[in-house]
Amino acid sequence: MKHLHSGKVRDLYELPGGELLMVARDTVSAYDFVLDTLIPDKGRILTQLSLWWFEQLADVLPNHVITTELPEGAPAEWAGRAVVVRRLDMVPVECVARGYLTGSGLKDYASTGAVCGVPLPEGLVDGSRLPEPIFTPTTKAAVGDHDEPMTFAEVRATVGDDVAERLRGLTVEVYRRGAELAAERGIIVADTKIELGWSPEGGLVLADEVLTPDSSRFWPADRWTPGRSQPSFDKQFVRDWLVSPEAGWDRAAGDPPPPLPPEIVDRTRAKYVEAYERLTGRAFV
Ligand SMILES: Nc1ncnc(-c2cnn(Cc3cccc(F)c3)c2)c1Cl
Repeated sequence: MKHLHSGKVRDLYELPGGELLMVARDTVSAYDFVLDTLIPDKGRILTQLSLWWFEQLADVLPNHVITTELPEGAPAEWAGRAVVVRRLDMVPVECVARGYLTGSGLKDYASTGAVCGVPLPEGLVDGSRLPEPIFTPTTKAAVGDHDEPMTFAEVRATVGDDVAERLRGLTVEVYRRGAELAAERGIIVADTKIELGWSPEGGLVLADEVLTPDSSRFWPADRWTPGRSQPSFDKQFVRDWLVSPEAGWDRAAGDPPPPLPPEIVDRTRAKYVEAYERLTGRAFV
């Protein structure tokens, strides 16, 4: 199969029949670095979680999944973390919805009082819950570049008024469904990024991965404290260890992060298993 693209934690291949193969790796990224240390089963856990969300969202919109059967010629070690998907004509907008204010959205708000041109109430702080989830699209920046926020007018100019409305509606609906279900299970989904593409029949189809801790910010609900940066459900052990004296990492020098100790790897794997089992109600095997 032909290698098309490598992301921080995923790879994309083209199959002889024209379909694509998305492969999730066991890598984790922190502080904008892809760490050398693998988290065993992370790729499988997040792939299975995304497949479960595709099922939950089937009444909202169709998705690009064809099969999880490994195609001819794929290494056996990819089993469970590789998905054959329909090739779509991808919408050139990163479709992001936010229910909470943090990260680049908070920066946008701090300097403009709005996020992607959407005005917000005064006095919001890091981690504040928004009155309603908002659509905060960005450009699809080239590799190594940062996505830029887009106003709704810019989305309209890019894809037309009707499609812009549909992107907003679908993105916020996917977010609401995910955030609602996760909140019942003690996980805050602060924001999420989805990718949409056009099917040959001309409908919008949910692509990529959906509502995973890699495409969304997952926070433990019982630790939510607006006014400071919230702990990540899955990445906090990694982040804290990397900046601890024990790691001896000179981050300011731009050095690559050191390898993670086994205990941090194990605790991080356990958080991915926990997120999967709490959300899906299924045991991870
Ligand atoms: N169904 C589709 N049709 C056309 N294009 C895509 C597509 C292109 N790029 N990406 C992002 C990505 C997904 C995985 C691994 C990566 F390295 C990058 C997704 C998809 Cl999912």
